[in-house]
Amino acid sequence: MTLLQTKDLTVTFQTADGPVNAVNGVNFSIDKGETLAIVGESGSGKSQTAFAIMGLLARNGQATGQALFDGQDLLAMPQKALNTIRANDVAMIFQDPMTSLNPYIRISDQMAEVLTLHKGISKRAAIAQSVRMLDAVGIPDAKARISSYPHEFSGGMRQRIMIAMALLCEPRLLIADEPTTALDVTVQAQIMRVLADIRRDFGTAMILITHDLGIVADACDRTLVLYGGQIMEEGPTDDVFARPSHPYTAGLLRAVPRLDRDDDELLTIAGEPPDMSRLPAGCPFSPRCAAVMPHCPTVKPALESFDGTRRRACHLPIEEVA
Ligand SMILES: Nc1ncnc2c1ncn2[C@@H]1O[C@H](COP(=O)(O)OP(=O)(O)OP(=O)(O)O)[C@@H](O)[C@H]1O
Repeated sequence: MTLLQTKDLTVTFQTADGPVNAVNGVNFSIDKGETLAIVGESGSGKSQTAFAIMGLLARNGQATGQALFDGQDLLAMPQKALNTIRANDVAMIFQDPMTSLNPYIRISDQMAEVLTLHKGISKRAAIAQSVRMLDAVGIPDAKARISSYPHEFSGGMRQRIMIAMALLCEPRLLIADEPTTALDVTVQAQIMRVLADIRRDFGTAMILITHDLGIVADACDRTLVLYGGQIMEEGPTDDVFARPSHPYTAGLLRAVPRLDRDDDELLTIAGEPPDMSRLPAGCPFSPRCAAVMPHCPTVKPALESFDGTRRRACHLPIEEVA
């Protein structure tokens, strides 16, 4: 059932100030048709984890470890084989649709090219399939509007088009990197609904990368919390949200706005995200942790399994304090 599995995934960037350790030994897996959220503050290594899997790291970046897709290591694959998998099996969408859409080319031509190139079908069939996909993501009057240029659509509509384009070749895994961050709240909810529909209708597995825990609760089966490029906690979303085990997860959850609580109670986590070129030898969260113990900065907590379905890396998990 496992579709993707990372083994000891690390990403290091060489910079003039020395190496930046963006991702540090990350192990996770996602099953066919499953939805996994990767959450954490800005700079925690979420995007670089995805870029490493997709072979999209910047030139000064190097990934080690393994990313097994259907058992094949994407990190060790010749470029041509990786291109084939990226064209057919794994797709990625980004925060800003304009990074994927060419402003000078009509949507019809951009979408059709994906299919004529990768599936070898005629342009007429490719356009018909593209219209169907635009329909599926809720573009009104898709048949007429497919001949428009990207700028003729609103931000939310462009994001829908990008999702449609990513799904054209019916990938088995869709990686969505902050897909709603640039949109207002109502449009965010619409895009999340589109992603849920896609999953229901096509059975696509999904990795949702976000700093916004508010959109994760209903959308994802499991949640993985990253900090300093390391997994702090992972488990079924309902369990992680109802009973966070790691103090960092609890802090992230306290910072999510909720209707049933006073805004005064909205607490951000004190302190700054870590400098990824100077991470402590022990727990990366220890400099900001209210429950820090003397050995936390120097001794790295193991990522332990508990409750059968959960994992966490903490010397003093919340449930052991209570
Ligand atoms: N080309 C690069 N050279 C050096 N450091 C880099 C490079 N690209 C990313 N980084 C660093 O890698 C770390 C992880 O970045 P990443 O983009 O994965 O964070 P993120 O959790 O996705 O945050 P955000 O939500 O802000 O994108 C950051 O400290 C970032 O500065």
